[in-house]
Amino acid sequence: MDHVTPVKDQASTESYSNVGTSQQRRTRIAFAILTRSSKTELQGSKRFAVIHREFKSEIPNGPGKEANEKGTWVCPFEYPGIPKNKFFSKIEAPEDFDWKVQNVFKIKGETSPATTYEGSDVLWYEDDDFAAANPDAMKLLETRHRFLEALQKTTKDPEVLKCIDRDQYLTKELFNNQQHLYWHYEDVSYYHNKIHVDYGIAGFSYMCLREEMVAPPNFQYIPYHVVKESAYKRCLASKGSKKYLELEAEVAGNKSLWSSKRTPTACEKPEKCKCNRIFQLLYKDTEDSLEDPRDRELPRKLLQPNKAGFLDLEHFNYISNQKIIVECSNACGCSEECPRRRLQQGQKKRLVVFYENEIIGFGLRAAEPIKAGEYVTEYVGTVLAPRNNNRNPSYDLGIEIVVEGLVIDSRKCGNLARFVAHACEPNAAFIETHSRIFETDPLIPRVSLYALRDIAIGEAVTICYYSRDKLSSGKGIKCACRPNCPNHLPKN
Ligand SMILES: C[S@@+](CC[C@H](N)C(=O)[O-])C[C@H]1O[C@@H](n2cnc3c(N)ncnc32)[C@H](O)[C@@H]1O
Repeated sequence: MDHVTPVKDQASTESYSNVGTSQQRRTRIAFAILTRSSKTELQGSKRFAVIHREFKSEIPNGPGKEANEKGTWVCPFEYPGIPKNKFFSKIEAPEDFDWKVQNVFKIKGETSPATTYEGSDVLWYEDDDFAAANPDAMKLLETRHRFLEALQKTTKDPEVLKCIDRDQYLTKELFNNQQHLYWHYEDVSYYHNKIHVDYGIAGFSYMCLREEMVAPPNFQYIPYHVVKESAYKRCLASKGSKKYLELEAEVAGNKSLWSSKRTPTACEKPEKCKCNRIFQLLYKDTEDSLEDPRDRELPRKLLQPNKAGFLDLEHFNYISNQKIIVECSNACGCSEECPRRRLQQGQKKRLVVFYENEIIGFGLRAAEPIKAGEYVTEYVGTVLAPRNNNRNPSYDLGIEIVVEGLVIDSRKCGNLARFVAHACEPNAAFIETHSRIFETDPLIPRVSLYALRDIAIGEAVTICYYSRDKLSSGKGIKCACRPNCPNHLPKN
């Protein structure tokens, strides 16, 4: 690293707590449709994009993109959406370069931090004024340190304990070795986090506390679903995509039925809220559906948040998938801050994609305390209608209620929820969510991750992948959720 102190413009970094405004939520892309045809009739809109043939991560506009085009320092790693080139030292960067803080580090024995800047290979020692001028960057640094301190108190793994120090204080070894995987983690963390920040949701980073670091995961990061055209057509044709009044007229055939049967709701406008009725019209079991030969264990259940947007999940049965959340749309007349729109509001707690061990690989951990019943994040990927069963389902999440038979696949494109590890006694669960901001949007299946109990800083967020009988069959990968776990994850 080149140690210089350049004159720079006011450095800036986005705050992890700077989650989107309601205006941002209304205008951001809700999903993208992937079409194979170049002569498609599909037209993009303000609410969704149309992608031809293949989704490709792009380097976000900004100094990193500029550096990728003009810089001569070549990174030893190549990942989608991450600049391959940087500006080599201050000298190479253009005079009007837009210096943006990438990350901040503590240095042993120093009171002021050191920083890296987007699009540049330079590491700067900062002066005492930096902290006051960059409160968001300092907040992020403190969050990382709180996470590492929590790990220090809870982990028994001697190697992790040894490496915590490396992540708390920048060492000379790292300082002088630009080829170290540590800097690759920094880049992948920064650019993936930036996607969250630009989308108006809380951020995250990747961390590997191993002496011999493994490469960070290589996949295309997306903050919203990419829906294959065939799946999109199924969504469009589904009853769920109808506007509320059409649905009421078609399914119930009698609009007045509902007025006498309202149940309490935490919606800001309970007298207008349509969510419980939508559940009745679309998803509630009827006697017919329970006699259906599909081997459903329990009747479907509607999960409703309280006024703070929390679900009561104390007695949650995480074995059965037959639960659904129905979120408000413009049909309910509430604002975007309504507690029944928790998924729409997006991730608010910072998370860490953490390398657990060579069996589990990467998992997800809390960087801030999460409360029981609290929304954590969304499972995002490619929404598809599988044609056969010859799929490797490791990153598949099957949709059973909203548009039955669709799958969300996060293998090639996905978000941080693809890393949630399995635990036989999990502390979180995926829940299908009927959610769209506007009734004019087609209804695309979405899946929320909620905490089943309080999750402390540093703790792994886990879900149960399979039913008890499958886990105890004795076949498949040995489960590593805890020492001596007797269960196995069925082999795909
Ligand atoms: C959806 S992926 C999770 C992300 C994955 N760990 C990674 O690094 O990309 C599911 C895979 O994670 C691993 N895994 C997750 N939880 C596990 C557990 N409790 N025991 C063993 N392997 C686990 C298994 O290889 C499983 O097929």
